[in-house]
Amino acid sequence: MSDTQIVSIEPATGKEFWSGSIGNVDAAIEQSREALAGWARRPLAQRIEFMRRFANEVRKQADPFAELIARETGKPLWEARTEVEAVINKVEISITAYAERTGNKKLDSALQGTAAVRHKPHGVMAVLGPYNFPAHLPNGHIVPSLIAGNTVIFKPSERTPATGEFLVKCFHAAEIPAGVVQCLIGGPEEGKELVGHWLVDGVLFTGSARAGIAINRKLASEPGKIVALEMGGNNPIVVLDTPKLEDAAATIIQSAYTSAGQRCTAARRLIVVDSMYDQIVEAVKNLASRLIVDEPFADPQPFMGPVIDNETADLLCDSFVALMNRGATPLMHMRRLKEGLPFLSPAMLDATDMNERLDLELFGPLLQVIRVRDFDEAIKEANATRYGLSASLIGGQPRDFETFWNEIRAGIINWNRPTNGASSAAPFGGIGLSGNHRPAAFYAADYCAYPVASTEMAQPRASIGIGLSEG
Ligand SMILES: NC(=O)c1ccc[n+]([C@@H]2O[C@H](COP(=O)([O-])OP(=O)(O)OC[C@H]3O[C@@H](n4cnc5c(N)ncnc54)[C@H](O)[C@@H]3O)[C@@H](O)[C@H]2O)c1
Ligand SMILES: O=CCC[C@H](NC(=O)CCC(=O)O)C(=O)O
Repeated sequence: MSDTQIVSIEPATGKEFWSGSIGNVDAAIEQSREALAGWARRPLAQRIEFMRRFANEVRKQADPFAELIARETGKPLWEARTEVEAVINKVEISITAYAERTGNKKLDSALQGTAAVRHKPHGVMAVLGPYNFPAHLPNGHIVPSLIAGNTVIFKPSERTPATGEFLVKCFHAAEIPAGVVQCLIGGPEEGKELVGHWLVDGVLFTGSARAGIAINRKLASEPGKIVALEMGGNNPIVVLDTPKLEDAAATIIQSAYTSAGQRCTAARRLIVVDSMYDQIVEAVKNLASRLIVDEPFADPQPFMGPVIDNETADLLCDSFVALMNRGATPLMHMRRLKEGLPFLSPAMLDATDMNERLDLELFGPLLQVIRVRDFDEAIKEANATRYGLSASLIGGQPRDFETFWNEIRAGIINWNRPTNGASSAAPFGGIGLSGNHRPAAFYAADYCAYPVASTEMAQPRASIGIGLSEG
């Protein structure tokens, strides 16, 4: 990345494969504002029709789109295909969500006229995207914003600009006017400029807690700007008694290592009751040793690819050593698998005896195991985080899950299912450092429009019944 250019590097090869000029924030905002009135005034049915055309464009381009995502992020092609599928599915889900959560309502009341609730768009929305789901997650803000009548400036992650550009081209191929949705190439500086610009009405952010907090701080004196923060997690997966060891291990592996652990919902902490500890750790190790880590287009397809870049791989390896230095015991070492490239082996250490466990999101294939005496201690341990995105319970009885659900502080609480792989048809967000109570997915409709209450009569009809002198 230079002052004027952004370069995208393929994680699996280290080769530069895309470069583009950093966009002009003021010009993008001007274009977005110009397009706003025309877009917002279109009938909802027309905006919906445009979204369906967009879904069709993505469907037509599904193969090259998935290949691009796989190349730019390093995720396996099979997984990139599921991301493209999620982009397409987002359209119908968002149409339903808009009707259900932000639709218009008329409340009849004869004497007072008609009471109505309707929704309006906020205006110009800045969407700031992460690198791990460079199409699906920003799209989860863009589609509901456009349905509601907002215009959008999407700034993809500086590490996945090509995917961002491709996504926006699909909107334009659907004949959505250029000013209605734009791709602004840039890094954190352009992100900051967008956030602070007085002509931006909303900031829809998906990324790290560090950047989310900076955005929140910057907007402290602008209460009128809508801000949705979808941030990271330090997610627990708790294991109680279960006879299904292999299934439990597979669920743990999926939770911790899918996308090379680069999911906000990835399990970071495996909390196991004493009676299950040896069997579970052994089963996870056995299965993990068979996971294929390879480049996205390899045959057979890998379970996971590299992490996003060498800097991230170095940071994760250093974190592994730092945890050992603070008292953690390695159970599976984190290894660099290919010289000079960010391929990492799935890693696991036992953090039970650490003096102080660090409440950080380590965004990669690194799982920390904590041995506990019983369920009470497991719940206490699971809640020992400032984050609160997702949590899973493996094993136990229905009453255990009821207790887990009641006690755990998180936005997603699962039973015998992975911590990740959340549904777009449900709300998706967390508490604490994971979010600001504006969940995305089905509930994205809520932050894309604001409600307006009206009481209405065709003619004025009023009388002052009290406090008038004779006249
Ligand atoms: N909760 C969710 O829905 C969700 C989903 C995916 C990823 N994530 C989180 O995202 C992180 C990984 O993504 P990342 O490394 O790309 O995140 P990041 O925070 O580094 O960057 C996200 C976006 O914000 C921009 N940005 C960075 N600093 C900014 C600032 N101060 N002001 C304005 N914009 C700024 C970046 O350029 C990028 O476009 C992980 O923490 C992960 O948990 C959360
Ligand atoms: O990396 C973070 C989220 C990954 C993913 N979540 C979703 O896809 C949410 C659904 C949506 O926003 O439509 C997961 O949980 O694995």
